[in-house]
Amino acid sequence: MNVHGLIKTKELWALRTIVHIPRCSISSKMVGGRYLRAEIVRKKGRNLVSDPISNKGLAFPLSERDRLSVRGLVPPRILSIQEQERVIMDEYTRGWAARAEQEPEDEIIKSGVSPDNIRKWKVLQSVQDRNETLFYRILMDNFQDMAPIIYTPTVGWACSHFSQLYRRPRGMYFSHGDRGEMASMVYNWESDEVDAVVITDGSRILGLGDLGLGGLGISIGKLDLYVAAGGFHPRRVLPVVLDIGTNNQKLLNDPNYLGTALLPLTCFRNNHTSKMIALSGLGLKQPRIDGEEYYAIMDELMAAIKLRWPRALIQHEDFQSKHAVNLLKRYRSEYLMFNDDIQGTAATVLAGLYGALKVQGLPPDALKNQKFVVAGAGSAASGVLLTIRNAITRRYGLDKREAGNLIYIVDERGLITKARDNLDKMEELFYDLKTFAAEETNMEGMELLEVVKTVKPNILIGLSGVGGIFTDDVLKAMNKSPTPPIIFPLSNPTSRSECSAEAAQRCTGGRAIFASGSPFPSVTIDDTMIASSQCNNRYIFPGLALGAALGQTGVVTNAMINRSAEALVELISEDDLKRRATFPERVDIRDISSHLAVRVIQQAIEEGLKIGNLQAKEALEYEGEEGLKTYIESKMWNPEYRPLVYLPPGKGE
Ligand SMILES: NC(=O)C1=CN([C@@H]2O[C@H](COP(=O)(O)OP(=O)(O)OC[C@H]3O[C@@H](n4cnc5c(N)ncnc54)[C@H](O)[C@@H]3O)[C@@H](O)[C@H]2O)C=CC1
Ligand SMILES: CC(=O)C(=O)O
Ligand SMILES: [Mg+2]
Repeated sequence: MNVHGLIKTKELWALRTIVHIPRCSISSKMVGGRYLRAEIVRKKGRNLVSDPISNKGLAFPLSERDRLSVRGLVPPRILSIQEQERVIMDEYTRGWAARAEQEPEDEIIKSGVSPDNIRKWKVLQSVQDRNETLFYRILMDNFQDMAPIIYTPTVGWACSHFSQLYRRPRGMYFSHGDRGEMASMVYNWESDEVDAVVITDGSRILGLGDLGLGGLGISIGKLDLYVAAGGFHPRRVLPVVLDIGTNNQKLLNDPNYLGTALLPLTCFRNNHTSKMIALSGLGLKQPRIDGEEYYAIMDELMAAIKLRWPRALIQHEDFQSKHAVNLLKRYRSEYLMFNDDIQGTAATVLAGLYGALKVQGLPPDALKNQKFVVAGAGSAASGVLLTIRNAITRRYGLDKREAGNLIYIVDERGLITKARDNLDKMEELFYDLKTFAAEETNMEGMELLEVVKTVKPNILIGLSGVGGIFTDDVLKAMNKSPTPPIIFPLSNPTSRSECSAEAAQRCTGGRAIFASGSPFPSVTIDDTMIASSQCNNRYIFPGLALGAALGQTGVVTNAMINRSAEALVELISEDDLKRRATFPERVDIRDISSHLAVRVIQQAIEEGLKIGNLQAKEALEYEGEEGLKTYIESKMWNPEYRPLVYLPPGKGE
């Protein structure tokens, strides 16, 4: 050692001799005034982060994240070991993570997620981390019981507490600081075959708003259903979050929040090498990136995914409306993609409405005789209302204006009429809103209760993200409908539901045909049990995605989405109708998906789309619907243990 405590070159050579380290692998790093000898690792990527001896968690510097193929596999924030120690000691001494998960308990209960749900979520999470086959076996065998745990409402809680709950890597993280690197980062994901990717930017998670990086939880939850219900292989699905900052002040203030968008490269572009230095240590919690820069980042991410996995279907999930609508327009004709909140929800609601008509013994064309009041004018409502209007105009003979006149939309400023002052601006989020705006300009801004009293709708739909706005008074006003009132509070999670099933039935004397976004128990009135259906896009996206991905339909068209809605209605049984269920509740989730997938592929062929999977096309051509269904089912992954055989790398691949 010299006077500064540095190892001299001669001593390095001596060290190398003693431990027989190959010459090329020696490197050193100065820490606290001395050099550390590098440790040789023979693992990269996921294998490395899963190895407790070599794993550094969030402390991998950017240079190592790149060198060792870890970039994107862990949250982009970079912590020093001192910071990691602080987080753990904080938890050790004061239990911040446990506290944040449990407190305030009344908040948790209010959110519709009980402490017991949280306990169950943790049990399932730990099984999923250890053994995915077992996890999916259990999930499929207990789907009705466990869907509310791995999906809404509990998944909303998991997203809100993502940073506290984070233990092991799952999925991929892309951030602003990754610009220019995404096409290489995707290779850090070990699977060469990916069939489905769910991407969110965390900006509108369920009705909980901006949860930043925690949004990854919703991509994971949706893909759990891709596997359990859609039969996708768990190794061939990829959950993704795009972390480009957050506008959620609580997260920005939280020292333990894992999200970060690394500093913009442009700050460091003064020379080539400074880029790496700057990025390796500087995490920055910052507001969301917006405007053209945002779209450039999304373009890069979408292209990177397609370049590595050209056959993958991409689902956009929980993007705030101002981007959701634009992104769908931007990519829908170039990518095999759809937006679940706009298109998946629209198909689900249309199916639920047909189901509700069926419960009353009415045919589908009775849709044109209904009057609708809808609370919410965001991306979900826009998809739903455009789809309903299309169905009425294209199939049941009304023109656009007549169909539009059946629909009344209320937002936080009240009824939207043609006198609304910012309709142009609102159309950025809600395509063609002007034509939906009510012609009764004297009713502009009228509050929901008055609208229901005045319009006397038979159908009330909530897509507002605001819990409880279908008050008892609103529900009682709905009961004036001569036909059983159709009440669909669709916002998620439970805390954001516009009303509960119990309130809907209590206020309507048990007449309501009810379906909600998050699950509610059935309600018994006068000894009759009335179903509380769940109208959630979970009924559509696994089957729609299965049909599009397996058929390799190139794009996902509106007609394919509408066809999947009709396919869902075909499965409603007499037994469902007797209980006033608007969805096929007793059909196995896999059967729903394979049935929808058949119809989606059929539709794609009828539309003349180029079908990439000729086997699927031939199955339909030569063996009909049943043949296609058998083919689809033969391609679905089943959670069962198979004999495992070891082959060394390079052999038999
Ligand atoms: N059941 C399902 O399958 C689905 C449910 N959703 C739920 O729909 C809700 C909305 O989603 P997005 O449209 O994407 O969100 P968004 O934020 O774009 O839309 C919310 C809309 O509600 C309006 N609003 C706010 N306060 C209101 C009030 N007091 N009364 C009436 N309207 C009010 C807003 O102006 C906005 O137009 C979320 O809670 C989400 O979980 C979304 C997709 C699928
Ligand atoms: C269900 C769903 O996708 C949502 O609430 O956003
Ligand atoms: Mg969603």
